[in-house]
Amino acid sequence: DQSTGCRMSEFNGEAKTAIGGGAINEKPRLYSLSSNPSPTRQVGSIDPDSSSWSPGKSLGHMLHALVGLDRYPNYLSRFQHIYDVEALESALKEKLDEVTRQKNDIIAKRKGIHDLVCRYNKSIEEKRSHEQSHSDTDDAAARTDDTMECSDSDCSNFWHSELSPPTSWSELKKRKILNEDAFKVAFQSMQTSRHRGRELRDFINGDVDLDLNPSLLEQLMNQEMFDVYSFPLLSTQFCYLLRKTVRDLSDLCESDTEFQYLKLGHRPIDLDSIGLGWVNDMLFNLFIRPMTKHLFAKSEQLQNTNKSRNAPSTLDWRHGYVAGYSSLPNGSKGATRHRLVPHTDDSEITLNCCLGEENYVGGHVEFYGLRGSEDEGQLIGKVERPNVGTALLHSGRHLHSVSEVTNGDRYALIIWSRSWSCLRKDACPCCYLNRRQDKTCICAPRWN
Ligand SMILES: O=C(O)CCC(=O)C(=O)O
Ligand SMILES: [Fe+2]
Repeated sequence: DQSTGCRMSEFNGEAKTAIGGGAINEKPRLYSLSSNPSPTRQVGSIDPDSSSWSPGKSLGHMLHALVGLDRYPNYLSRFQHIYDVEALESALKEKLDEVTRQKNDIIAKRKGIHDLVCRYNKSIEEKRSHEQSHSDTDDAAARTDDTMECSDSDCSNFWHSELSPPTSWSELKKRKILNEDAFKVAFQSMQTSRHRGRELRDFINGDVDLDLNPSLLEQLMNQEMFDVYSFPLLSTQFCYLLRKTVRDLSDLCESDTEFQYLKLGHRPIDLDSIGLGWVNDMLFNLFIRPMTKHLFAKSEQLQNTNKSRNAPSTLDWRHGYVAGYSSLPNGSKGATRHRLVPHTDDSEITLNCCLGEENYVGGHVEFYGLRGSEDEGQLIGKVERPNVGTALLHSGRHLHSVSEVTNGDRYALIIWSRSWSCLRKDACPCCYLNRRQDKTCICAPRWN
C-alpha cells in the first residue's frame, strides 16, 4: 500500500490524517501495537500485568517470539508462566484477526470498485452510441445494451477500446500508448534479440525476458543525479487518458451515493483494482526489469549470483498506482495529496512517471541519498518538472519527497517492484533496508 514506506523521523510531528497533509504513514513506527487485551490470568501467582514481557504492546517482543519459534524446538517451554504464552497467543490472534479484517475489506472494496468501473464504462459507451447514431436510435440502443453486462470479475476485458490491453506490437504502436522512442527501443531490442518475433503478450506476461539493447538504452536515458535515471516512457495522449480516467472514476465515486463508501479518490488509485493491471505488467516487463539489470542489479543486489551476468533481474512483483496532488486537494478528483514527506518506498526499484496536468506549479521530486549509506538525509538533487510521460527510475531505498503543489493538479503513475525470490528472501526487513550483510542480525543463520 502507499502508506508502508518508511519516512524520516524528523518529519514525525506532522498532521497525519488531514487531506493533503503530506504524511504517508498512518502510524508512527514505535514498535508497539495499538490495542492490547490483557492476557487472562490462569496459572501462577505473579500479576501478569506487571510482566515486562508484552508481545501485544511491543512489536520487538513479537518478532523475538517469531524468530524463537522458527529457530528452536519447544521454544515456548522457556516461559515460566502460561499467561506469558497466552499473551503471545492473544497478540498473534489479534494480528490474525487484522489480516482477516483487511482481507474481507479488500474483497468487498474490489467488488465495489469493479461495479463502479462497469458503471463508468457504461456511461462512456452510452455517450458514444448517442454521438454516433443520431439517425438510427434503435440500433444505438441495441449496441449500448450489448455493452451493459459485465461479468468479468477482474475488470481486465471490459475496458473501452483505448484502455483495453494491446494484443500485438503493431497495436501497441498504432494506439500510441508508449512514447515513440521508448516503443522503438523495446521493439528494436526484441527484433535483434534471441526472442525475435515473439508476441507482445509473451513479454507482457513475463513468459520471456526482454533484453534491452544497451546502446539504444543509452540514447534513451539520462542520469538526473546519483542513482536516479529518467527517460520518456508514455505518450502524452495516454497520460491524459489515465489522468482523465482517475479523475472521472473519483468523481463518479463521490457523486453516486451507491459508491461513496468506497472513497476511491481519497487514496492513490491502485491500477489492478480498476482493471488496468496490464499497464503495470507492460511497464514492469518491457522496461523496469530489463533496465534494472543494467542500472541497479549490482548496487541493489538484484542479480542472482548463481547465474551469469546476463541473467534477468530478480524483480518478481509489482504494484502500480496513480497518486494525485493538488494545490486544492480533493477526493473527487483523485488528488488528496498536497505534497509528500521524505520517505523510502517499500520497493526495490520504483518507477515514477509524470502524468501531468500540463500547468501545475511545485511538486518537485527531491532526493536525499540511499538509506543505509553515508549520504542518507543529504539533499542530493531535485527533478523539477519532467515532461508529461517522462519517467524516473530509482531505488526504493533512495529517500525522496514531493514538494508542495502550489497551483493546479499533479498526477504521477508510480510502480513499486520487489524481489521476493532473492533480496527479500533471507533478510529481515531492517537488514534489507540498510543492506546489512554482516550476518549478525537475529534473523541471520549464524545468530546464536
Ligand atoms: O508523486 C511522486 O512523484 C512520488 C510519489 C511517491 O514517492 C510515492 O508514492 O511513494
Ligand atoms: Fe515514494
